[in-house]
Amino acid sequence: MDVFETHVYAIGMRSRFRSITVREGVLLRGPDGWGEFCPFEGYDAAESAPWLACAHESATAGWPEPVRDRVPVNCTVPAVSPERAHAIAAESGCRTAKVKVADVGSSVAEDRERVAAVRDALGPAAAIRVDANGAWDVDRAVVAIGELDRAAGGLEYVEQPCPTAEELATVRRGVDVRIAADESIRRAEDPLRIAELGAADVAVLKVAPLGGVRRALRLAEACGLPCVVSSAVETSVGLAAGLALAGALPELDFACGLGTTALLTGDVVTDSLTAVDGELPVPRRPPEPDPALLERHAADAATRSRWLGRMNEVAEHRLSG
Ligand SMILES: O=C(O)CCC(=O)c1ccccc1C(=O)O
Ligand SMILES: [Mg+2]
Repeated sequence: MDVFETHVYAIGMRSRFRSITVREGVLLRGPDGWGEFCPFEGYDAAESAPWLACAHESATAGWPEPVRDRVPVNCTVPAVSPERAHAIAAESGCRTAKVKVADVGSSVAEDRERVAAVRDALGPAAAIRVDANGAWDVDRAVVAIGELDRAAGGLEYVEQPCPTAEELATVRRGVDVRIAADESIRRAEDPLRIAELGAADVAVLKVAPLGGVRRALRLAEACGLPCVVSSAVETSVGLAAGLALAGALPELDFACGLGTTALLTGDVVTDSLTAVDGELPVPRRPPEPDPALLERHAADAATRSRWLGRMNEVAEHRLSG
């Protein structure tokens, strides 16, 4: 395996996002630029292998030609109070918001207040989508989606209301709101099943768990659904790969979930890929980290060795697999 220069980072989140308060990962420098390896906690070597393939594509092969040079993005609203949600949406400059709902220990009533606050912040013309990260069963999903759709004054779509593709298909037949699949693509043995089952109206594509820009483009074509590219809350290095995918998709009907540097307290590049007026540029190459920022966000020795161990395990898994 190629030996790359590696930097392990640890960057705080502005609000707890799902269970995460600090985002960590590895930045690696290859002959063609930089890549980022940052599989979520709990992803084993097999599930992390596509993340490394994505980082390698970025660092050694570059990306296909884009068909657009800007991408509209949503602001991402974590499971925060209505006041915080209002401020995040109002300050984002975005015309689409994605609101996290069904968080552990929170009620549908709190979710209703959060989406209503976001509607108030963005006005009637904005698009509001919610993401339940598979937290509901079918019956609770049908009820919650109806309530949130009313509280929001109309939802653009609901992302992953239930865990399985079969449940998504059932919910989809029982509600008037579009269903988007995220975990059912990102963590599935067969990501095309959602299309075969009629389980979703929209496919959410995260470039790292799908193994890079080229593989994600092939999946988009095979599944035949409208796609939304969303981030894994990477630094601007990893985010650039998501933007390359969004830039290369033949069609892009919805805003993408790539406005996530706003969730982090820092970045490793000086010209951070942070949305302006709800849009991000499509970079031709991964951006170069700034040495002083790499230093500022460098993880401690224990975190560094844990991540390099994780990356080696994936590399060995790929060689033996
Ligand atoms: O789509 C977005 O707006 C941001 C990305 C996002 O929500 C996300 C980020 C990290 C892990 C999971 C998810 C998710 O979509 O569930
Ligand atoms: Mg999601």
